Amino acid sequence: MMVLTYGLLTIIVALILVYIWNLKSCYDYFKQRGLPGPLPTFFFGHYRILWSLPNLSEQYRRWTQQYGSIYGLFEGTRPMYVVSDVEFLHEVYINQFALFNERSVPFLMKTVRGHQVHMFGASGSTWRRQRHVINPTFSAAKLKLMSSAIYRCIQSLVNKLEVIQEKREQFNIYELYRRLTMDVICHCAFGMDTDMQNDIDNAFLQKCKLAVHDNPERLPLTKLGNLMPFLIPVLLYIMMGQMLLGKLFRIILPKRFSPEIEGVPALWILNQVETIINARKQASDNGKQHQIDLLQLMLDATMRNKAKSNSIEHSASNNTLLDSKTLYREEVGANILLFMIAGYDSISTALASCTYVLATNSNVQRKLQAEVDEQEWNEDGQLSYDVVTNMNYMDMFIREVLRMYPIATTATKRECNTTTTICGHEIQKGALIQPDILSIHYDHNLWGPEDPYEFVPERHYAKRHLMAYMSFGAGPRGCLGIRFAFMELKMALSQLLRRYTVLPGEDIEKGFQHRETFLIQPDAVYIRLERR
Ligand code: HEM
Repeated sequence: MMVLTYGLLTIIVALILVYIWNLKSCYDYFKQRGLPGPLPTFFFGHYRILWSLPNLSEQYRRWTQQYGSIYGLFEGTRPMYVVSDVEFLHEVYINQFALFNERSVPFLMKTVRGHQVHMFGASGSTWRRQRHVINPTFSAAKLKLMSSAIYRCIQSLVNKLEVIQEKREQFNIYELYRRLTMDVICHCAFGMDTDMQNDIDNAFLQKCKLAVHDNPERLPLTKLGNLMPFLIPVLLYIMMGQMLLGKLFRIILPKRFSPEIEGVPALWILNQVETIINARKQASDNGKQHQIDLLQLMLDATMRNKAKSNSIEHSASNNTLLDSKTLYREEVGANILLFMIAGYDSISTALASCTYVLATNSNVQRKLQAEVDEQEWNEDGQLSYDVVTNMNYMDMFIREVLRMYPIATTATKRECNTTTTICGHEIQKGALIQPDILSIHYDHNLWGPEDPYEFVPERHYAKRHLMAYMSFGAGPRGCLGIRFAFMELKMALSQLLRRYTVLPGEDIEKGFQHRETFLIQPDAVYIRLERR
């Protein structure tokens, strides 16, 4: 018995020693390559500091000032290159895209996402197929068809502003922008006739607000899975157990006792989308045509290509289907959820930053108003899609706002799928590349001769390095919604500037403090409006 106990103890101690030795040797990765970086702590690497920061991107920028344009961090044991060298990034995002075509998602998510994957999280042939099928959904012709729905939503914002402006007090316009962008995405994604400006308790708005704050990277189970990948099978069971328990409680407890067990907001949205898809299918079986929206365009792609099964499992096990131009039912739902979150949070944040700049930069505002005034407005007070897309100064204005206040910097992280060499650096399979976008966007060599800390839209006239501007990512995996975003931003800003001059509120600087969860967002944008 004693022998057995000692034997067991020896094995456990040996395993722990191997684990510790393995951890220590992981941390030599950058040292062996002669790359600098802050010292990692045992077990956590740099996770502890990365998790505790209110604004991660700002810290990357500070470290770049200290360690240079390529330095190393560890996400747990995974090496991560933080890079502001644009030649290096050009190799990663363009020349060697095939080796870096995956976005980095946490280990745990990689294991559980199988059934309902959207384009943002998809990898390999699944991503290629989805991107190929969904790309035409965002073509100029399709966006043109959606522009009148967007205009209706903006009109509702304008009506609200009319009332607020009368009070002549400062107000936080960011909150109204959130309602606008939710209205727009509900109209454009699945033709819902919402009015979020007046229906502020709308369930979609509330759930989306919660969903965007659920950063999966910050979930305790994800963190543990990242730190100890060998625990993932166990963590997976725990996660499934949690979800089952949640479901059980929702069934057995009356709603008033269990409002907080409503479930994960993203799952709630997915269920709603599923109901809408079923209704659409029924309508189309009965020969009814539906209006053009993102959901219908994706469903059409699904139908057109005759998906052979309702299940994604089927596609995963059937390689011949993976190459076809098909979207599967679960993928349609997952992508609609993605568009809702992307369309809601990123565009409202961009509008908020634009408005901050308008309020604090009267020269730029005057130039924009002049451009807005000289356009050909139709008698309904609308600008056509073509007119909107050709507003050059507005275009440069938005680009400059997003250069100075980029929103989704960590979304651009890439994972290396095959060991390779970039600009003389050997990058091992599994290593991560995180561009330091703030350092790039404020680099005098890339953005001069004007001071990059000054707001100068005209600097976008000049041709810059392809990697100098990364607000929408770069390369074949860059943002799919960029045209949609520009259309909505320009339509909303022209309506605002046609009627009003934006003035700063007393608390404008206090409110414009940035925090980063998944996106970098200000707390508030306090302004006043003066009728023109
Ligand atoms: C101002 C608004 C927006 C900003 C700043 C923004 C920014 C970004 C960024 C930085 C990425 C990562 C790109 C990369 O890794 O290279 C991304 C990806 C993506 N965005 Fe956007 N986005 C915006 C609006 C939208 C909208 C409105 C939609 C759709 C309705 C959208 C859909 C997507 C999708 C589907 C991807 C993943 C593309 C892929 O993996 O192939 N985005 N976005």
